[in-house]
Amino acid sequence: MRVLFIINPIAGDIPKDEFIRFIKSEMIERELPLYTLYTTGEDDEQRLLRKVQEVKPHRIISVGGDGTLLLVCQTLLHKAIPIGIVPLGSANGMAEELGIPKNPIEALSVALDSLKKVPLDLILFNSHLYGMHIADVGMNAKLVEAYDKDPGRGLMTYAKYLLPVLENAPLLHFEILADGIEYHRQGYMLAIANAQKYGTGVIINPKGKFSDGKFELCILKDKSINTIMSAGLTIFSPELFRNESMEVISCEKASIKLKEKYMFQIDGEVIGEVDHITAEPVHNAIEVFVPHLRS
Ligand SMILES: Nc1ncnc2c1ncn2[C@@H]1O[C@H](COP(=O)(O)OP(=O)(O)OP(=O)(O)O)[C@@H](O)[C@H]1O
Repeated sequence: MRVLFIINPIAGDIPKDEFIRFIKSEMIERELPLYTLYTTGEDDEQRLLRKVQEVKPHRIISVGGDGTLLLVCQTLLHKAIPIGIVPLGSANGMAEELGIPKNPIEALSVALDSLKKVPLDLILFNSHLYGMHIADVGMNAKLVEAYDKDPGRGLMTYAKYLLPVLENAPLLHFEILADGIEYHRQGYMLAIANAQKYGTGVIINPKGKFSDGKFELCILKDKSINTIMSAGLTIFSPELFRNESMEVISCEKASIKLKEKYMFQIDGEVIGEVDHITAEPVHNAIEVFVPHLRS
């Protein structure tokens, strides 16, 4: 079996040398050749495509956060190469969603040895951008942008921006066309969710399933601190979804127009300001390995 590891050396601000030595020893133990590609943040999709053509792997293992996994997923779209996940980023929402162990050694064992695969939809935004987990326009995207620009990482950096972003968040007007039905809504944020939880484990969207050919529009209608916490805008909240201020619309296709441009993020990557978003699922786009015992 040929296994290609895609390793993001900076993900999560976590030193990876020791873990890479562990990967090498596991591959030697299994008498398998080791193929690796380290991401650089530049031209990674093309580099990955070339590496896949060269190695022709039977499985690919993403070692990093949601951004690294999304890079792997969109590059492998319809290529029938299943993906394993070692969650070593600062946000690991999809791994959390799929029940992948948080411990990287246990996750590696699932990625290398599991035979159980599940299909995963991706979402195509504005006809050219892929997402796999949760994208949003509004407050959370603004928070992601502020966090992204800060050289600091982790909880304190995140917390630094929470209250200012909250205070200044404008009420946005959304004109939504979802499966042919029009909705006019106002809110502080609109999330487009292929799944239930943010990487924090906080449930934003209890209806979410990641391979049903559908996605959910989740409109946050107030910005009190309780609501924000249960919406997942803080990584220190253990709160679960119990939120009357969130409207959820499940659909297969959507177009969202905003009166003014506002910040948009997909799976933790800042896209920039937009005033129009279209979204459609790419059904069963890829397959990922999950633990055997997962129901
Ligand atoms: N060698 C590298 N140097 C700098 N940036 C990189 C490198 N490799 C990948 N990247 C960037 O890392 C990001 C993806 O990181 P990922 O989401 O996997 O981990 P993360 O710890 O959750 O990231 P972040 O904390 O920045 O959101 C992408 O923006 C990508 O361009």
